[in-house]
Amino acid sequence: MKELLRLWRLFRPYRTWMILGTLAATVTLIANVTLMAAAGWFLTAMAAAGIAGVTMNYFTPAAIVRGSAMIRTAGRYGERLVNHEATFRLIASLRVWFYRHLEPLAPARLQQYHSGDLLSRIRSDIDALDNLYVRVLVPAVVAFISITLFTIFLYLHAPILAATGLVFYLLSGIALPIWSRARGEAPGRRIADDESSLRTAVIDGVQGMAELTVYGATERQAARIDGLSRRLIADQARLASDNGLTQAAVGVCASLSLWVLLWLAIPMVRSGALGSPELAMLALFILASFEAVAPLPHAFQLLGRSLAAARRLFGIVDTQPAVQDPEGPSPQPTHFDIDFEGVGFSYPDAGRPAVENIRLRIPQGSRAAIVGATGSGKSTLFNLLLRFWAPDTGSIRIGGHEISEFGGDDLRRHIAVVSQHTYLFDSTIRENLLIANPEASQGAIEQACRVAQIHDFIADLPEGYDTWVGETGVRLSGGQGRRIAVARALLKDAPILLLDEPTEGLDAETERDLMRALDRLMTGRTVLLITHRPAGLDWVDQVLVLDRGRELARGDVSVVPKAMAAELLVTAAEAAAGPSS
Ligand SMILES: Nc1ncnc2c1ncn2[C@@H]1O[C@H](COP(=O)(O)OP(=O)(O)OP(=O)(O)O)[C@@H](O)[C@H]1O
Repeated sequence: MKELLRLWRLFRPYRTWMILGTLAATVTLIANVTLMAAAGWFLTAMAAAGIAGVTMNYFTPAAIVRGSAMIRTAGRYGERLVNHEATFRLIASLRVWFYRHLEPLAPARLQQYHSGDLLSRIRSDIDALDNLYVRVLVPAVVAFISITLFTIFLYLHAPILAATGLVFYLLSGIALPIWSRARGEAPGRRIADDESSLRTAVIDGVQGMAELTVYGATERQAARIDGLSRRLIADQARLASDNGLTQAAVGVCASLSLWVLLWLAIPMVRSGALGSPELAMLALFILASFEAVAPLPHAFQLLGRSLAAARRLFGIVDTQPAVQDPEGPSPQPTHFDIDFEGVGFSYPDAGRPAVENIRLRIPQGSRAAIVGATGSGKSTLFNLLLRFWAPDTGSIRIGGHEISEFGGDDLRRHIAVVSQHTYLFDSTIRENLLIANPEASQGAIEQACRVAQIHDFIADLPEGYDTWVGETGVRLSGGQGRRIAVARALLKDAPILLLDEPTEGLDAETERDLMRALDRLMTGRTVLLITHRPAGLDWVDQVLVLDRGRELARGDVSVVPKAMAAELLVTAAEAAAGPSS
């Protein structure tokens, strides 16, 4: 219920569209029932007049029949038009709403979700919400309005007929939907979860195909996908079979109501309380009127699924970002030195702090490196500097301003990153470069690529800068991807540069070329490099060596070999002492 109220608030901007759509659906339904009833009355009255040899005014009933047919057709068209418009607007706004809440959660709070799961929420769960409007809310309101009117209409002919209609309407419009909802709740929830797991498993299977093939695990992955999809199909089949059953039951209710109505009304005709044309009219009327309640069992079955989808979406939307933006405007630093002062941080649910009491001052325009073995906390310091997480203790300042005083986007405007994991979007080289600066001219792009030493390669491609790089940049080598990252950083032209093992995994020659490109990029910028390799650090002004999140040594590059050797000795001693240490 709580979810329904929240959803209703989200749907509120589209209220006018929804009211119009519901009105159009109601008018269409009533026109259809009127058409059937009026046609029944008209045919019988004409037949009776023919037998009796009397004349009758057939203009008015013929006009009602024609008018109803026309309203029904126009109403159906209008209803589809308005409800589709409302649905598309609703989906678009729900997707934007969800994305707006998702964005501040990246990357810290989203690490527990698989991209397939998020995709599932953006697609299937939001689609399930649009079902809520068009397949649940509209039919429910239309049924409520029309059943009230139909019951009044029957009452005007005979209260007992109204009572008969009401019993069968309630049976089909309330009892069957409640049964259908109770049966559909668990499979509906499972379908939402399984669709997400299936999507995740398929994405993993496709993206990890090379690993799965090498380790002979494709069969296992296929079996997992098969198992999930069987469960999904079983639940969908159960819902479909329940749906078929309830539709049949609505049909039975409609036929029973007809029989009971005839049983009650024929004596009234005999006694003269009811004319024979009215009998035909009421018989066709009651049959046609069940169109109002027929969609309800399915609607209530979908309700379980829509609410499960809403819960999954609200689960993400209600997550608090790891870092909140401050209320006021961000400071405008005039210089860009970086200060880490006693910085400590633990990831949620982590056993030990990722970093402890880190101190590092990088004057503007100078270059510093943080060196340490894997897991020593280097990337954590980057994450803290980029405000993806907030430190538990100590402070980080840029140009003398606490970074907590900056809005996340404002802070990151001053920082460019080149990392070993450059993400390339499935788009052209040009689009991938423009991400750093959408305003950049072709001349600026080419200039950046020349400095990054990738222009000649791009210019030689048949489609040049319009070459498609493929999903995650599969059509470029690691070194080429890294140079694109350097060109991006040049285009961004930020005063602070973070380098995350930019030459990792490259051969010696490519590494040398890339270092030349990086050297141009670093000139005049405040640079912080993280690396686990002590080699090739001659160009930095200072080094901080980390070990398991703590400072091991600091100074110029000469401290690194000694510190690393000491660390190796400690590790060896720990290993010799056994696992208890
Ligand atoms: N998102 C996270 N959630 C929980 N723990 C994390 C997370 N990221 C890192 N850690 C933990 O924090 C510690 C420091 O990790 P960090 O990634 O900063 O190390 P690193 O020095 O950058 O390692 P590498 O060189 O392998 O990238 C490790 O023990 C790691 O397991």
